[in-house]
Amino acid sequence: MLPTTQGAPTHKNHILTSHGRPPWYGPDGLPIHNAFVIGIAGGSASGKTYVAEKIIQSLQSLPSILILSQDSFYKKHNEQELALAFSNEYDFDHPSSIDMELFAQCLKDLKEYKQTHIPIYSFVHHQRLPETKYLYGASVIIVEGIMTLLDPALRDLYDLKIFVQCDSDLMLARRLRRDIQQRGRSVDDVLKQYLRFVKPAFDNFVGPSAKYADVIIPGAANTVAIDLVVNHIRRKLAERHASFRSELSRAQPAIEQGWDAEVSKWPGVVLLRQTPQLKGIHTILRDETTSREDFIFFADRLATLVVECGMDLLPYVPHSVQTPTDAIAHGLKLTAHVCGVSIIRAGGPLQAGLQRVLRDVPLGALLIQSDPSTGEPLLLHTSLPCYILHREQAKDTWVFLLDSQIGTGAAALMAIRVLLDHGVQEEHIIFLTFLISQQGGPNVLRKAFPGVRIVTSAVDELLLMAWSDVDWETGERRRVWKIVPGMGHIGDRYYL
Ligand SMILES: Nc1ncnc2c1ncn2[C@@H]1O[C@H](COP(=O)(O)OP(=O)(O)O)[C@@H](O)[C@H]1O
Ligand SMILES: Nc1ccn([C@@H]2O[C@H](COP(=O)(O)O)[C@@H](O)[C@H]2O)c(=O)n1
Repeated sequence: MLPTTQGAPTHKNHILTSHGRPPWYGPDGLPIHNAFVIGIAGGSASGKTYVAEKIIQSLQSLPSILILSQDSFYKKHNEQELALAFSNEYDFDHPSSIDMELFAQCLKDLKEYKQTHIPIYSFVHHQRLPETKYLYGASVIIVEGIMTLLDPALRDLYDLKIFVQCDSDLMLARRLRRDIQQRGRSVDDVLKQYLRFVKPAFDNFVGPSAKYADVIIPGAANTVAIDLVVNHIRRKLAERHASFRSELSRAQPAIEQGWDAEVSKWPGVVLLRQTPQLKGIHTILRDETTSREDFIFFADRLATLVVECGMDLLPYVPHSVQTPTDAIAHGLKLTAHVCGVSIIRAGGPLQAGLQRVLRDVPLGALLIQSDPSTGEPLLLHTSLPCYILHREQAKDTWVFLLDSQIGTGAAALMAIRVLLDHGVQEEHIIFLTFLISQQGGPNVLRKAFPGVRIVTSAVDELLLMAWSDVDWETGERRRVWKIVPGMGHIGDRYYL
């Protein structure tokens, strides 16, 4: 029987705090920087986690931050090693106990803003658990652990290296309390392990790695040192600020590069056939006097038409069936994994349309909203369908990306970047929308991601800048862009 400690956590959490992630790529869709990575080393119970948490608290208003613990990367133990661990004979403080290769690979993925899956380790069971933890999207990553400055591959990934220097008596006292309270150990166990493994490892490996640190922080009374580090991080993050929504709104067709002036004639843009029926629906949706009930009814009809058109872009394979008249009919069958991801809220009407057409389609959502102070998009939440949550499967999956209109293209650019970061192929992304503008967004998207197809029911001529109503919280107005003649704010008209 594996031991348990009532109420005690079996593993450290990978804390992720998020206050919105500003663009990490340029108008061409390519990443402009990597995540900022801070490595924190120091003896066991020196205060590494404490320092990491204080940094997070001080950066509250800044982008999403993740703490990645070295403990997650303890190797999986066989029966013999487990027996040693439970009799307190296993050396968890030797560098060979950590899967440094996996550690560096996961950190590299996260630094490059790709999705990753990290192991979950249990101190109570001395074992890696069968499940893994999906991580994605941190702009700042704090890596902490006794051996985080030892490995050269890891060191190469840090933008800032910190060593927490703490008095050895204080470390032992803290460790005794923690291991008894949280890790299910006895006093004798802790002292035996400390004298046999922890102390020698500190003297031989951990302590000497301080020479790689950019900053040494004391293990107690360290508020001033932490403040200095936080100011440095703030400065570095401020240098990365990207601001280009206005630039996106001005994008015109690259006629000199052979692009037709009319967006609907570009390869990759599929405009629904402008039948009288479709024009009738558009007229009702464009009419400001249309009641909410009618708006919902006709938006739902339009969503079905757009989705049906997008379905033609999926791959089908020949498939023969026997008919009730005993004949063979040669037809087609959809074999691809298909899922839908809506940009909320305005992608909602199209999501309902997708569900009507493809029963049981896995769905996800991206919450992208404008930063009230800068007008730039912020990624506030990602919840992606299971097909995309593993790179191997993501590359074979087709994604319908859903939003009711593409204006500047800022939200669309961010959403596509998220899908690519997860390993979805550009050619497998089909953007379904009611309305695009001739200027702005579609030009940006075609240039940045020529493989992405856009299916739209209408193309309007203008994209105009306007000022929003006064924000009741900040008392300020912000710049907004409107497609003209357009249909107004489709999300508001559908949901409010
Ligand atoms: N500067 C500090 N002031 C007060 N308590 C601290 C300080 N640093 C660490 N501690 C306490 O010491 C214990 C061990 O710290 P922790 O950060 O978990 O160590 P580590 O992550 O290095 O193993 C915790 O209970 C923590 O609250
Ligand atoms: N099954 C395990 C694995 C590791 N340890 C000890 O944890 C220490 C590192 O964690 P800190 O939070 O203190 O940095 C390390 O010194 C190992 O001895 C363990 O006791 N059991």
